Amino acid sequence: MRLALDAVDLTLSGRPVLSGVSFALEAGEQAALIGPSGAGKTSLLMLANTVLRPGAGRVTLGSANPWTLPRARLKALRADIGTVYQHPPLPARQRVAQAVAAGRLGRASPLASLAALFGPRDVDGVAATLARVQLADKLWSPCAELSGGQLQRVGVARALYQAPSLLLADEPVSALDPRLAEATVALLADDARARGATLLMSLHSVELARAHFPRLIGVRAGRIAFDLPREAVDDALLAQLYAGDAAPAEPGPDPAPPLPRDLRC
Ligand SMILES: Nc1ncnc2c1ncn2[C@@H]1O[C@H](COP(=O)(O)OP(=O)(O)OP(=O)(O)O)[C@@H](O)[C@H]1O
Repeated sequence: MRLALDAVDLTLSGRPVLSGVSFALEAGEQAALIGPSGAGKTSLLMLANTVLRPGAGRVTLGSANPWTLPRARLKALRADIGTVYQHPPLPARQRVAQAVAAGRLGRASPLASLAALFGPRDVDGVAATLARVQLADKLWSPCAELSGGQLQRVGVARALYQAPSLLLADEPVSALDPRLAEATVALLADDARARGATLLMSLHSVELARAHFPRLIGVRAGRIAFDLPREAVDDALLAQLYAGDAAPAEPGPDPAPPLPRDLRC
């Protein structure tokens, strides 16, 4: 799915968060978003998945402006967009199998959604997806019994199981050790490539971004600082991007507030 932002502004709680943001990813393209903490990366991803609506400018998904679509078409569009959240909004008592199976609920009929409350029908498919993130043994565990890194991988498995045409990932490996972080970013990039899906991922690790993405989009203070092939992103550009901030951190545990209730599964 093509994703384009044209001259997008976003204001939250009366505060300008993004200004004049423009870029496009063609269907099947992959790019990493990098930039200092608070630059606007999460906000930009939430515009792309239609959780947030721009104050000015236009977001285009495929060939549609999501905000002018009738409700049924907007629902179908959203079902084809996957988001991996930094802190997956998973109810503590929900079992991992259900959390992963919920990735496809957006496409399910109301009856099938209701039936899913009693457990996933496609247990084999869910188990196979969990094996891809090395969590096969957690199939029936309640989410409350998982570590932060394991929860992050459940969020990844859910997006893999959904198999969307546009995959957005917001620091999806921030709680993983370096070996798992590397493997998980590679898994998401390989999966998207194999399916011809578009992938936009925010990362604090410039090293991971450079290793896995052909294109890097730098965000600073709510604006696009650069949008370049990885070979063109040199140390001087990175120093400017992160100037005045701590050096870009490598993945590590990072507790943060949960998402609003209406984003929970
Ligand atoms: N609901 C909100 N109301 C007001 N300001 C907000 C709100 N949500 C985010 N912001 C502000 O918007 C700016 C961008 O936040 P955002 O989470 O998009 O940044 P980020 O680049 O993803 O940061 P990080 O790397 O730390 O996750 C920050 O200054 C933040 O304080």
